[in-house]
Amino acid sequence: MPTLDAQVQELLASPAAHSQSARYAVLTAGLNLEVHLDAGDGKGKGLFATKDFEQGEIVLHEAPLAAFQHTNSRREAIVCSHCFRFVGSLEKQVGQQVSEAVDEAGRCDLDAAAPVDDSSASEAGSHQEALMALHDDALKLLHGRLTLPHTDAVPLPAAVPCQGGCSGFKDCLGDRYCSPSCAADAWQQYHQLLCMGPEEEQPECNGGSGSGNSSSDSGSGSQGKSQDKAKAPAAGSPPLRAGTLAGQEEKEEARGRNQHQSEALQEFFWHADHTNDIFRLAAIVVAKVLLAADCLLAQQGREAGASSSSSSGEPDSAVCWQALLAAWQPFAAGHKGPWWECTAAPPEAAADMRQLASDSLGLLAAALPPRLVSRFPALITLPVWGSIIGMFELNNLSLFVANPLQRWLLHLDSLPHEEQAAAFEVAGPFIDSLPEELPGCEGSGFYALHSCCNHSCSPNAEAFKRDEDEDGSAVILALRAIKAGEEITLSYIDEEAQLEERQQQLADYGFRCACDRCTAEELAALLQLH
Ligand SMILES: C[S@@+](CC[C@H](N)C(=O)[O-])C[C@H]1O[C@@H](n2cnc3c(N)ncnc32)[C@H](O)[C@@H]1O
Repeated sequence: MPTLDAQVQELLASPAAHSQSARYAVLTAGLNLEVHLDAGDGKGKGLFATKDFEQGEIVLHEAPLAAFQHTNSRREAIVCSHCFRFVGSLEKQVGQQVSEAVDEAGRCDLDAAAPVDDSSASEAGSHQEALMALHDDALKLLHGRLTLPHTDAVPLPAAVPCQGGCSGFKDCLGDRYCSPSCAADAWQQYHQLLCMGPEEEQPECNGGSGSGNSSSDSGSGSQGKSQDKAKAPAAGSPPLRAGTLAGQEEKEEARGRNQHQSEALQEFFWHADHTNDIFRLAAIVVAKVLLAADCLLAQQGREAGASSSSSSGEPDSAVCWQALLAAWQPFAAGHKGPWWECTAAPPEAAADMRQLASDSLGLLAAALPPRLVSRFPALITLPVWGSIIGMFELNNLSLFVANPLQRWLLHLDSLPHEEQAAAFEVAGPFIDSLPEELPGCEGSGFYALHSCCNHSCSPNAEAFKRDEDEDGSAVILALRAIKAGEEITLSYIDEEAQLEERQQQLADYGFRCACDRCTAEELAALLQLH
């Protein structure tokens, strides 16, 4: 049985070539793609076409291994917390947008100390008044007591509540789903360890107020980067009310948690939302691996009777370790180094990042069931936690799902004049108060095959969402004809940028690009010098 250190080293080691090949063969089966473990030029592995693709053809359509919606986006886009499809009704989505705008107008009202000229002051004042007048109707929309015309043109699945009850937590900050199967999958795979439960059971907390940053990925629709690499830990911690509400302990116990763990979970989320919400995604990975390992143990226990258990009835630690190794496999090939080492961060920032990660892990560890922590201790260590976050830094894709209100507005525009006028009579004030750019669901995800795509400054493919792509899956389209045997490449950065700027941006991914375009431009620059 390896020591804890040896276990950590094994989790962080690159999986053996034969096991990687076997795993990628399963993942690419039937896809006209294959993963080469050595794509050449020191790039590591890469994704290759096994058939000719035409320009505009879909090369890959892939669901995430782990993904999340940024905290700020949760206030603006009500989506399934598992597959990120918009849920509820268009009325709910409008109600959410309008009530956010009303809240914002209220905040501006309070802040209105800055002197402004008379005309802009009165214009802003009348806009605010118009918004305030919609306050009650926005609530009616949110609670299904008011309908809008032609919303049946864009039907949305009804929201299925979280079985742990967190759908009622801080309004839009709890989780809800588009179907019973998404709700059940999320619960079984990770959410049972991360569920906050109903709001009324929670100790009071100023966390989750939405004021936290979202470490959004690059909006390029390609490789994403956490923007908040090393924000200082937020001053103080969330104020917690010590009081225990009637029946709370029993309910927490049903979720396998005590009051202390519940508070720790709350603090973990608060810390993530005020520093770098990518920690939320890392927690999903940890929860997934813990639950998968535990499930394997249970299965083995059933098959082997009690023979692999110690006298306490606990499974043998060697058996637990093997289960952890197996459960870690989906993520084993994705990570390349700890977060604070795998980017081009200067040493002081790297030290801050390490401390931030350590604080975050401490809070998460206190929130997890001790039974799981003691069965699988190697997973709950700083090197592994740092590697999971580093994996996102280098591999993640920005997750985006367009707001369905856009389709409703297009539908209204397409109506015959009289019908349109009648619709605007009712819906006009709401439509006028919608933001010019309707916010989609924004998040970040780790995708097993997409994360094998290497960068090129003149890529042959791009991550792109079509109108019909209504969930958080990654979609990769051919930018030009791609021949069988060619590597699928994406641009991780703005490829319009000049050579030096491109290279600077790519330094964050830990490499200097030597694609044909960079090589040609470097040569041209050299020739100009001489
Ligand atoms: C999303 S991963 C791509 C898959 C990666 N090759 C692997 O083995 O997992 C991004 C990493 O691949 C490597 N990479 C991607 N494009 C590259 C390029 N054009 N030149 C050198 N290395 C590259 C870098 O190490 C980068 O951090």
